[in-house]
Formats: sequence, C-alpha cells, structure tokens
Amino acid sequence: MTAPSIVVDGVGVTLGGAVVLDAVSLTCRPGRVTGLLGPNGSGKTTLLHTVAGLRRPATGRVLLDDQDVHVLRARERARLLALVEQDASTSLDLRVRQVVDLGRIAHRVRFGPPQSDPGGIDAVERALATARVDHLADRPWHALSGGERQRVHLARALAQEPSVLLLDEPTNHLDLGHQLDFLERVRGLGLTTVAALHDLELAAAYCDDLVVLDRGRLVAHGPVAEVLTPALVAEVYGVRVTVEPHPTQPRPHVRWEGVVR
Ligand SMILES: Nc1ncnc2c1ncn2[C@@H]1O[C@H](COP(=O)(O)OP(=O)(O)OP(=O)(O)O)[C@@H](O)[C@H]1O
Repeated sequence: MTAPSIVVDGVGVTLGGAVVLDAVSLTCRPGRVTGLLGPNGSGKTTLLHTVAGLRRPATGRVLLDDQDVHVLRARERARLLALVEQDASTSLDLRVRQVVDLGRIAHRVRFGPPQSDPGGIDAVERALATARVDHLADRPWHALSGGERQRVHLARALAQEPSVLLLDEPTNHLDLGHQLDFLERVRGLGLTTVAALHDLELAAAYCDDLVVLDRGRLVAHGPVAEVLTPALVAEVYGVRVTVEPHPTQPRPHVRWEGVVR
C-alpha cells in the first residue's frame, strides 16, 4: 500500500469514567509528518493507541484511506501501521537483531518459521541500518541505554515495512544529535507519520502539519505556520513565546519567554 491518509472521524474515548478524547476529527495527509502536540494528559497517547487499533473508540472511527482500522485483523493492521511506544519493556532476554525481527511476525505464515518470510532478513538489516543501530545488532537488548533502545524500537517498527508510522515522544531519550538525525530519517521515509512531541522547535522543524489537543479536545490542526502562534501556545501550554522566521532555516523559530501569569 502506498502511504494512505489517516482520517480520524468524531473519535471519542472514555477511560475510568472520564472523557479523554472528545469527538476528535482530523486528517493526516499521506506521506507527510503530522506533529501531535498538547500538554501532559491531553490525550496524545490515547489518540495514537486509537489510531493504531489498540483502543476501540466509544464513538467515531479511524480510516486509513477507506479502511476502518478497527475492522482490520491485528495481522493486517501490523502490515499497515507500526507504533513506537513511549516506554517499552526492558525485560526481554533477546539480542537487538531478534527484537527488530519481532517486527516481521505479521509477514510470516502464522506460527511459521522465518523461511516463510523470504524478504525478512533483508528487511531487518535495512531497518537496523536506517535506525542507525546496526552496530548494536548482536548486543543484549536489556543492556542498552534508553536512547539506544528508542532507536531499536524504531528499527523494529521499520522492519514491519508499514505505510503508517505512529511515534509516541520518539526523541525523549535521545541526545540533540540523535534527535535531529532521528527526525530527519523519519521524514525521509515518506510514510504517513504521526509523532507526539513536546519540543515545539523540533515540531516546527520536522513536521508538515500540527494537531494540538487540550483536555481531550482538538484545538488546532493545519500547517505548522498556521498553528504555531504565540496565542495558541499561551492558551494551551500557559507559556509566552515568540515565533519568528528562523534566521537561517526555512521554518519558524520558537523562543520561550516565560510562564503566563
Ligand atoms: N487506563 C486509563 N484509565 C483512566 N484514565 C486514563 C487511562 N489512561 C490514560 N488515562 C487518562 O487519560 C488522559 C490522557 O492520557 P494520555 O496518556 O493520552 O495523555 P498524553 O497527552 O499522552 O500525556 P503525556 O504528555 O503526559 O504523555 C490523562 O488524564 C490520563 O490520566
């Protein structure tokens, strides 16, 4: 499948009696990177899980082009979309290459051997290289640093060969160099990508579009330059910022000044 659009249509989710997503509707353009912004607890992870098919919404639906995510079988979904979670388990007694190989499960005959997935070995090696973890391939997974694990998770997701990539705070363990490299590589993949981000400067630099949630409601959605305004940031995050053209780059430059009093 070429990169599909993602249509979130009136999605409502209630957890523990509280409305966590309230009739959220938006469209993510095919092959583009959409940044998902919002304060802690605004519903970003819940939205990503709902788009990934892990959480069924109480109302509304999620479409990849015209396919309803929640009607697809788990195996079909895993061939279409991959999710990189915020914090993943660290107790696996596996080598890095084996962790990345887990991304191939949906491409194998059910309960079948690796031979039932002839493209699998190459896909794993490509994914290791793209996520820049090929040098870690034979290391035990549990002995990796937080940032190394995050890149291995990207590799596992890429080994799925998805058309849609969902990233939950993908750069939170990465140093500055790896943050920029990670997002540049993700952009270069041409997949329909949704990334929950806290860093507005990174969002401005690497996203085509932004979606902003506040207390489970969609408060803004559109191209970066239209969404990322001082008024919006003050309203949603309670922070005064200036947003100016970047002195050397074709993107906005966000500079925070302080908390709104
Ligand atoms: N299983 C659950 N039961 C009850 N409430 C939940 C559950 N999971 C999440 N919530 C609540 O739903 C709200 C949204 O959570 P979510 O994790 O989607 O926010 P988020 O925007 O990803 O936050 P953060 O930026 O802190 O990661 C929060 O108030 C959270 O406490």
